[in-house]
Amino acid sequence: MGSVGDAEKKPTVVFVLGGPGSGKGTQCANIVEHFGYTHLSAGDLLRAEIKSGSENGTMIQNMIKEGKIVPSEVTIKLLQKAIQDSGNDKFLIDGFPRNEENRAAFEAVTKIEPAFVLFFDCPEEEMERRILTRNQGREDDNIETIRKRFKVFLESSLPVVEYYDSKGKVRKVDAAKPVEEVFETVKTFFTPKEEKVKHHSCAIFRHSVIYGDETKISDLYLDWRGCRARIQPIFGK
Ligand SMILES: Nc1ncnc2c1ncn2[C@@H]1O[C@H](COP(=O)(O)OP(=O)(O)O)[C@@H](O)[C@H]1O
Ligand SMILES: Nc1ccn([C@@H]2O[C@H](COP(=O)(O)OP(=O)(O)O)[C@@H](O)[C@H]2O)c(=O)n1
Ligand SMILES: [Mg+2]
Repeated sequence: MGSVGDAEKKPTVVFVLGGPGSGKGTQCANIVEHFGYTHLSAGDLLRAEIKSGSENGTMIQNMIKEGKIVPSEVTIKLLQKAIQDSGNDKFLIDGFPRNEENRAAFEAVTKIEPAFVLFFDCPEEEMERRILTRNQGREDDNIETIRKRFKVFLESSLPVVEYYDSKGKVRKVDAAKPVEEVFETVKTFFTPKEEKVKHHSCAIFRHSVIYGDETKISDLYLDWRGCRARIQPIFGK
């Protein structure tokens, strides 16, 4: 199998960013269910790498405990492998790129540009509350590490969001709302635009033609894209 980046057709990638506890993992699960993406959490991949007993395990564990960002080389290799093993062609990459080094290295290695960046905007006090009640047994979900992670988010991760914003790629969501409300907004970014146009602009004309003692009725659909018409017979003979 060719490596990611030199494959004939590049996969669709959506970066999912936001502070720790903003709800990235929660919303990714909803997107997977409704839109058929594969969810790749950089944090989950790094935690699995620690568990696997890899030679990088201790280094990764120490960095996570300190809320620091693991060197891109390690994280990108894990992402590439997960992409290749998935059999899918569309991915939510959650919690990556977390700094400028992550972003530039991913672009250089894979040549993949994200379709867009989904950004969960949430106040720090709400994120803190959520992390402290998350109960996933994570070594970095303690107040001391949380403070460090917030600092890294502000100093290193937000500039990445700003970079993509300057390219018009950021889709920002108010993540402080309840899960279902956040997902209502998220959904709008994954619904193809053409579908939306069709729903709002289609005009239907019912049309009947009398041939002797027979009447044929058709529905004529007109949409904005050049007034192309589709005749759908609904009644014959
Ligand atoms: N919109 C929300 N409102 C309240 N709690 C939420 C919301 N979204 C997620 N949570 C909860 O907050 C915690 C952190 O969510 P998670 O998806 O793990 O965030 P992240 O991946 O951004 O760190 C989890 O316990 C989750 O159930
Ligand atoms: N691109 C990334 C993503 C996560 N990580 C590390 O993994 C930790 C947990 O990331 P995560 O995405 O699972 O955390 P949440 O934002 O979901 O709470 C981060 O604090 C970093 O130490 C990293 O080094 N590089
Ligand atoms: Mg997460």
